[in-house]
Amino acid sequence: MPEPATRPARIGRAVSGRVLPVAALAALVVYAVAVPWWAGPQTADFSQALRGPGPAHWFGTDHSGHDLFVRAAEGLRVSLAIALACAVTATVLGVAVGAAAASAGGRVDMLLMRVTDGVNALPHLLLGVVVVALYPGSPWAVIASISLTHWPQVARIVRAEMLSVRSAEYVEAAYLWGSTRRAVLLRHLLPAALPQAAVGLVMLLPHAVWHESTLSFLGLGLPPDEASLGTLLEVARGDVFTGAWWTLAAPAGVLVATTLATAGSSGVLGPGPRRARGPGVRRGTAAVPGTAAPGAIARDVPAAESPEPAVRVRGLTLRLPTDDGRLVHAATGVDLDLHAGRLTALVGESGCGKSTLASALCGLLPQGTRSAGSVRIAGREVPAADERAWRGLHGRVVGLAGQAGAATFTPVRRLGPQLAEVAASLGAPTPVPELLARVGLEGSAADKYPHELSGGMAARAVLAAALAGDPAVLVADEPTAGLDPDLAGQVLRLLRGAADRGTAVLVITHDLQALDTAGAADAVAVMYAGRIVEHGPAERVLTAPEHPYTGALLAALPGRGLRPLPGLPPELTDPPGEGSFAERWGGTDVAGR
Ligand SMILES: Nc1ncnc2c1ncn2[C@@H]1O[C@H](COP(=O)(O)OP(=O)(O)OP(=O)(O)O)[C@@H](O)[C@H]1O
Repeated sequence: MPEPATRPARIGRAVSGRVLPVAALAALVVYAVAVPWWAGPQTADFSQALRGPGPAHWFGTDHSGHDLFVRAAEGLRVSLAIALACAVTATVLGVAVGAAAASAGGRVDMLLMRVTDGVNALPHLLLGVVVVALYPGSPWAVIASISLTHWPQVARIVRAEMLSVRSAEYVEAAYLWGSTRRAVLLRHLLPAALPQAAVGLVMLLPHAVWHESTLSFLGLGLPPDEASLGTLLEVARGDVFTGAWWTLAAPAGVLVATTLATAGSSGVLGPGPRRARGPGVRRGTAAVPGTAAPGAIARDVPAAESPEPAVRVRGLTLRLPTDDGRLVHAATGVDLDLHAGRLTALVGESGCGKSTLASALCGLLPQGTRSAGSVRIAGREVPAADERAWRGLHGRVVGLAGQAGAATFTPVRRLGPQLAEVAASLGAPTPVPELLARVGLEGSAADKYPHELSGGMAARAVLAAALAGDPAVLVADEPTAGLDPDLAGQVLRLLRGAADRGTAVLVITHDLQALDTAGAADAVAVMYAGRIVEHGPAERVLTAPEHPYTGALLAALPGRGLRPLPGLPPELTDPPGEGSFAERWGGTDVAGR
């Protein structure tokens, strides 16, 4: 095993790897700015022409007797100024095109990316030569010729970063909790892409220095009186054959040193740690709709005793297409009612379709999902796969507390401001301390970053955000996942509290033990292979199950015999028919054994 590096060795590596390029770049900038200012205007002195490097002239002199230490500094100043202007212009253009493509998507994205590819495919130098030849000696033509051919790299970087962040949990959650597209763009997507764009800018700098130098070297760039490094190289190229190598070496050395220093510095200004990402709230590539004005559907959800439940699902059938052309039968003929003031638990083995059903109740089905049946929310039909129908409902009528925990929040900002934003997006007046208190969190939690939250705190923070808009319906997907029994019980009691305050709560879980212990549920629905096989009052379902599958689930609990379920859950691409659990357990009455 390699020996761990000693402290001085580590410091040495850090200095050479990080500090050195930045220090070298800073020294070059100081050289370019301070030396011409200190030396003042240069006058020709032919008695000093073509003197070699020495104590009087460190870099030697040129044909006119100018000191090359000063001339190279002047050239570097011009080259850096032009390169900076090019890099900034190209970066601004690239960010604009990349951000427009990523946020618009679809045809606009395709069109912008084809244009980007087209510009990228053009021979840059040739195009630069054409533009500069039209306006000889103009620094603006040099800047335009370089900027207009170098933005595609930045556009690609920005687009790729924004597309990847767009599917992060905290961005999904921002949409769910009421943020508009514009707010998501400004608060999440652009801040995530800008560090990458900054790296692109720094990487462009040496490239632009070389481009400008090449144009000037070809005699197409700046006039000799506005010497850039390229101009100096062009003037000096004949001197090599007369033995005056220093007229070429001075600007070439400065050019190479600048390139190395800027390229090294771009590594230091790298993108930094990537944002935490985990499994998505929403799978697939379905575009989450932006949200319309509050109140698109009135909050007149009937009370518990009302005949119209807060959510009424009838005959819901969901088929998810797979990459190999098959269909996953995630839900088949599902009937489910959620009433205000009641907590319903949806239980079943992993992969039986619980989360897909929850997605349907939140308008988050993956793109391409085929759906049939009816979903009524607050008395209004909301087609499960119709994005438009869901606008204005997210966070205000239906709140989702997903399974991602701390990853639901932007990792680089504290919890308090994020909760305040959620409340503001939803038009909710509740202050952050009250949102935290509702879920049993101290006010000090507002000052924590998401990674500083424990699992239990993160689960509560997600609930605080999901409840910020005071939704009529709350869907909590595996809210107790990864929590110890005490914490799981606390979270379930919080959900019970939300139901007691009038919310219709659906808890999706396979933690029957926690559900049983907490006694939080009013009703339990049991799902097997995409079908609800049993649904009834919690007390009855948990003590006297009617369906053998429910019995098998309960018999597998530690306090009820710890008997493993027979066989394996069925593949939903080839699901069994109704009541086919019998095939799996071989006809024995598991509930009674
Ligand atoms: N986007 C998708 N495209 C295709 N199939 C999917 C997609 N999402 C889920 N599935 C499949 O749908 C079925 C149901 O998955 P779902 O996540 O709803 O189950 P679950 O009961 O919630 O499981 P878990 O408890 O593990 O979350 C699984 O077979 C799964 O592989």
